[in-house]
Amino acid sequence: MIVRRLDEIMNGERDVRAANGNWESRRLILNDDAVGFSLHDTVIHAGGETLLWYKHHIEAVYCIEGEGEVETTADGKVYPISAGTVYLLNGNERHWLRARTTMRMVCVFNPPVTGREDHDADGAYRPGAEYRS
Ligand SMILES: CC(=O)NCC[C@H](N)C(=O)O
Repeated sequence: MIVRRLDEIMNGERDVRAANGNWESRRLILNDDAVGFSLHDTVIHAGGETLLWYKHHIEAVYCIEGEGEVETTADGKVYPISAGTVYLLNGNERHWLRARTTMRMVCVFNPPVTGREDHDADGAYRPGAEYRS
């Protein structure tokens, strides 16, 4: 069994701040834990708007604090987000994420993120080298 605490992760290697300043991702479980997913406690800063397109990952995002919206670019649909909302990008949807207030999100990635990934110009993370047992 692995046990970690958020307060041990903060400000260390597993605490990743986006180059654009829009979010901070505290990576609780990563690829090298070899369980097939990664688990992040992510803070999206108020007022931020980010274009994301996880071409190589499925992401589930569960909001536990704050308010904002997600817009899928293919159809322009806008979905409000508040504490208790989960959205699942099960179709690699390109989307805008907007934070009206600071939002705290629990994010799960499959395949797992490997370390300190930040988004590329398209809003994706690189495919990575998933641990295989
Ligand atoms: C919700 C979302 O995708 N935010 C960007 C950061 C990402 N969730 C991460 O934790 O790496």
